[in-house]
Amino acid sequence: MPSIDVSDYLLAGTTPKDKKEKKKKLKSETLDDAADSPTTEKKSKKESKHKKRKASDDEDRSETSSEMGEPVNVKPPKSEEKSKKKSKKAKVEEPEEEKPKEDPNAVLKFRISAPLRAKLKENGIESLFPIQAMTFDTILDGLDLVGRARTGQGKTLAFVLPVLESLTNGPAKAFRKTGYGRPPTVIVLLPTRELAKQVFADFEAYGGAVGLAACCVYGGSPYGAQESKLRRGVDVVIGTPGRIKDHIERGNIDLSTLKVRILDEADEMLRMGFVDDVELILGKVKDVSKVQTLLFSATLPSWVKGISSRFLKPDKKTVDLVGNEKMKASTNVRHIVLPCSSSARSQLIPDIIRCYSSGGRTIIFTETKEAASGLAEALPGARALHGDIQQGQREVTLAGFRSGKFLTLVATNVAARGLDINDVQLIIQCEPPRDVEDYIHRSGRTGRAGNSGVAVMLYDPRRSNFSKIERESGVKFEHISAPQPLDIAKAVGQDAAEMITKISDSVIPAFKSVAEELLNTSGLSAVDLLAKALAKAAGYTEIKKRSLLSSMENHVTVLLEAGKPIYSPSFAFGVLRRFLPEEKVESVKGMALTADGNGAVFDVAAEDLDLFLAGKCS
Ligand SMILES: Nc1ncnc2c1ncn2[C@@H]1O[C@H](COP(=O)(O)OP(=O)(O)OP(=O)(O)O)[C@@H](O)[C@H]1O
Repeated sequence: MPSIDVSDYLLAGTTPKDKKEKKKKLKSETLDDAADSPTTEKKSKKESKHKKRKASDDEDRSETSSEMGEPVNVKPPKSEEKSKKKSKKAKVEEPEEEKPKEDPNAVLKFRISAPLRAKLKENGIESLFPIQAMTFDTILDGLDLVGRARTGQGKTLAFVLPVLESLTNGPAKAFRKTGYGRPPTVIVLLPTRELAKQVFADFEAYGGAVGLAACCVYGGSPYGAQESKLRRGVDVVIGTPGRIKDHIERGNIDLSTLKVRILDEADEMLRMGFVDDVELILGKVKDVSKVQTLLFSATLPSWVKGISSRFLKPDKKTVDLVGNEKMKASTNVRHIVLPCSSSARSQLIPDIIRCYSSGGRTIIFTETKEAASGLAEALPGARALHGDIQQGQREVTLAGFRSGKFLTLVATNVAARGLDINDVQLIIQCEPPRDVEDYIHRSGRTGRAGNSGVAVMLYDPRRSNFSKIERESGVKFEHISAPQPLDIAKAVGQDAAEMITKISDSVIPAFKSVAEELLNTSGLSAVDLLAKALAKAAGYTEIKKRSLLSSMENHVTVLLEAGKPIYSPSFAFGVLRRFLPEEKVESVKGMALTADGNGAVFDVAAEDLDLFLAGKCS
C-alpha cells in the first residue's frame, strides 16, 4: 500500500522524504497485495470441486444436548441390535481381516420397507446421514422430537422417511384414513413457498413409492387447484402457515384426524410473524396427547426453545448435532470476508464469481428487494428472486436456476432457508446480515450433503461490522483483499492460450493475410499482438486497478502515516488539506483510522496517486 508520511507536518523541523522512495514503496506493496489475491485458488478449488467430505466427519465432533428436553439415547437402530447378535456367529466363521467394514448407518439397518429402500437407492442413497440415523427410531416410534443439525445435513429426509414408515407400517397406520376425501394425517409447516415446494417434492417422490398422496399449499397461487386436490383426499399436507390457515378456515383442511405435525425451519417461521397462524393451526388439534410433533432447524435460538415447549410434549426427545459447539455454521464451507463499498459491488462481484464459483452456481444475498433487482440487472446473466416478484415468475426463476439456464441468482432471505440446489459453489452476502441465523442459513446454501463450498461476505469498512456474526456463529473468517483484475486476467489468459492451441489449423489460411498486415502496420511485436488477441479472447479490453479498502476500480488505497495519534477522520482530512487542493481532498473515499491510531487509510483515484504522494513536498 502506498503511504504518505506526514509526520514532518506534525513535527516541525523534519525534512520531507524523497518522493521517488515512496513510489518504490508503492510498487512493491501493490505487488505484495496482488500476491494475496486468490487466483491460484481457482485451480485448487477446481481440483477439489468434486471431492466429497463425509458428513460424519463433522458430526463425530457433535454432541447431544439436553437443553431442550431429554437427550436421545444414541443407541443403534433396532434392526441393528439384532444383526449385531447374529454377527457374533459370523465372526467365528470369517477371519477378522476379510470381514468387510460395516456401515452402521446403512439403509438396510433401519426399519425402512422395500419400496422406500428402492427409492432411496434410485436416488443414490445407501446410508443415512447422522441426523437421520439418530432420529429415525424416535420418530418412527411416535415420540415428539426437536432435531438440529447444520445446514445441508439431510434434515428433510430425517423426518420424511420415518413419518412415511409410520403411516404405512408404524403407529400412525392404525389411525390413517383411506379412500376418497380422506383428511390428512400429517401436516408440515414451512416458512417459504419455495421450501414448501421442495419438501413436497420429497414427500411426493418417497410417499408415492408407498402409495401415499401429498399436497402442497402456499400463498400467491390460485386456491382452485389446491382445493380440488385437498377434496380428493391426501395423506400429507405441506405448506406455508398463512395459506394452510386459510384452507382450514374455508373448511378445505380437516385436522380432526391429524397424527403428525412437523415444523421445519421453525425459528424462521416464528420470527417471520407466523406465530399466530402456527398457534392457530396447532391449536386445531383437540387431543394433543395423541399427536406427534416434530421441530427441525439448523438454528434454534433460545426464544424458540421456549416456544417449542408449548407445542411439544414434556417427554420430547432432542437430537442436537450442533449443541454447544462454537462453530454453528457449516464446516464444509470456506467462510471469507472482503472489504467492499456498496458502490464497488457490481464491479467486484463478477471477479469474485470468476475466482470462487468453480464454474458452478452462485447465490448472492442482498438485504432489500430493490438491491436484489438492481444487482441482478447489473450482473450479466443474473436473475432476481424476492417477495415482490409474482409467484409464477418466482417459480420460473428458481426452476431456471436449478436446471442451469443461468448460474447467478440474486435473492433476499426468501432463498436463505432450506433451499437445496445442486452445485451451488458460491454464496456472496453483500453485507453482514442482521442476525447470525441469517448468516448460518445463507452460507449453508453451499457445502451441502458433504460437498464443499465458499461463502464470501462483503462489508463496508466504514459502515458494517461483522464481529457480532463472527462471535455468535463461531466462524473464524478468512480475510482477503479484492481479487485484482490483473491476476484474474493472468489466470484466464492461461485458459485462452489453451483454447487457442486447440483451434484447428484450418482457420489459418482465412486469417493469415490480415494477421501479417497487422504485424506490419501496428508497430507492435508479434508477442504483444498475440497478447492482445488472447486478452480479447478472454474478454478483456483493458485492465483496471482495484483498491484494497473499498474494492473500487481504478482506485488505490493509501496509508497516511502521522507518527503520532490521529484522533479522528476529520483530523486526517485536515492534514490532507494542508497540502492538497480541496477538490482532491473531497474525492477521498473510505477514510478510516489504523488500528494503532497513528495513521489513516483511504482510497484515491489511481490517476491522483502521484499528486497525493507528491503533494506534501510542493
Ligand atoms: N443419506 C443421504 N445420503 C446422501 N445424500 C443425502 C442423504 N440425505 C439427504 N441427502 C441430500 O442432502 C442434501 C441436503 O439435505 P437437506 O436439504 O434435507 O438438508 P437440511 O439439513 O435440511 O439443510 P438446511 O438446514 O439448509 O435446510 C439434499 O440434496 C439431500 O438429497
